Amino acid sequence: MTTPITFDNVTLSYDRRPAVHHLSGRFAQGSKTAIVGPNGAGKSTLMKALMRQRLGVEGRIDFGGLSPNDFGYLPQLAEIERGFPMTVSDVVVMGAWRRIGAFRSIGKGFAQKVAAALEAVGMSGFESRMISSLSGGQMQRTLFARLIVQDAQVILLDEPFTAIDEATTRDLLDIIARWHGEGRTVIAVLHDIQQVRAAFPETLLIARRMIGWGSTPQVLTEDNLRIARNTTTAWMPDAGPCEPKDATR
Ligand SMILES: Nc1ncnc2c1ncn2[C@@H]1O[C@H](COP(=O)(O)OP(=O)(O)OP(=O)(O)O)[C@@H](O)[C@H]1O
Repeated sequence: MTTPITFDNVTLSYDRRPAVHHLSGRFAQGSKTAIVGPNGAGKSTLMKALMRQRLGVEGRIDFGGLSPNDFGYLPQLAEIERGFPMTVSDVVVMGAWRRIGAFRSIGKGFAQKVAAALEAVGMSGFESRMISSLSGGQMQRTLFARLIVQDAQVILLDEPFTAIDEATTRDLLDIIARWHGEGRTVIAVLHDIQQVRAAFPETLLIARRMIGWGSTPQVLTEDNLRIARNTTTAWMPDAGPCEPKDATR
């Protein structure tokens, strides 16, 4: 069974001010898509829509029968509160709370799963470390371990490699490749165009509206990238609500 996530003329707004206009297209099941665009293009907003967070949504998003529990989400590192008194293990275990329930005990099999996830991201031995003492790269590895434990069908990554060094990026790209190989759908907001060309077969290029969505070589052309740059810089941040007559590209 294939269950794409389909956008049909979707406009996403904050307080009726559109951040993404009239988006139509689909994420095929098992696809590996980069979302690319300049600052303020609407990339994180799109991730929030996929996470069904509170936003104005016009048009239709068809999740193809997937429930919110089928989605795993890695927010931008800067958005994560690191001051909580939590250990690396606590963070990884949280990946499964939806399935095990908040107060049920954690069995031996699950403890093995956590250990295996930490090993996969190179964080064995860090189980008892407080997250406040981790480097940015170690924190990101820990959050990837949480996603491994979460075992979601769709994995959303918002700028997973910002402020992450090359070696860690390589390791985490390997984990993303593994998820893709397992048939999961991976959607990642990325800024490094070379990295997208090397590792992501599909790209959605947005600049408040869709500039291109499809195979990466066809979408990431110099022309499209120039259009994307010019579109967002020309955008009026205090523009009013979007009218239906604007409903084409
Ligand atoms: N909570 C919010 N309330 C109001 N406007 C918002 C909110 N979050 C984002 N916006 C606006 O929506 C637009 C798109 O923002 P978004 O964060 O989706 O862009 P982005 O492509 O992820 O940018 P960046 O690359 O800088 O992270 C911007 O104009 C931003 O100011």
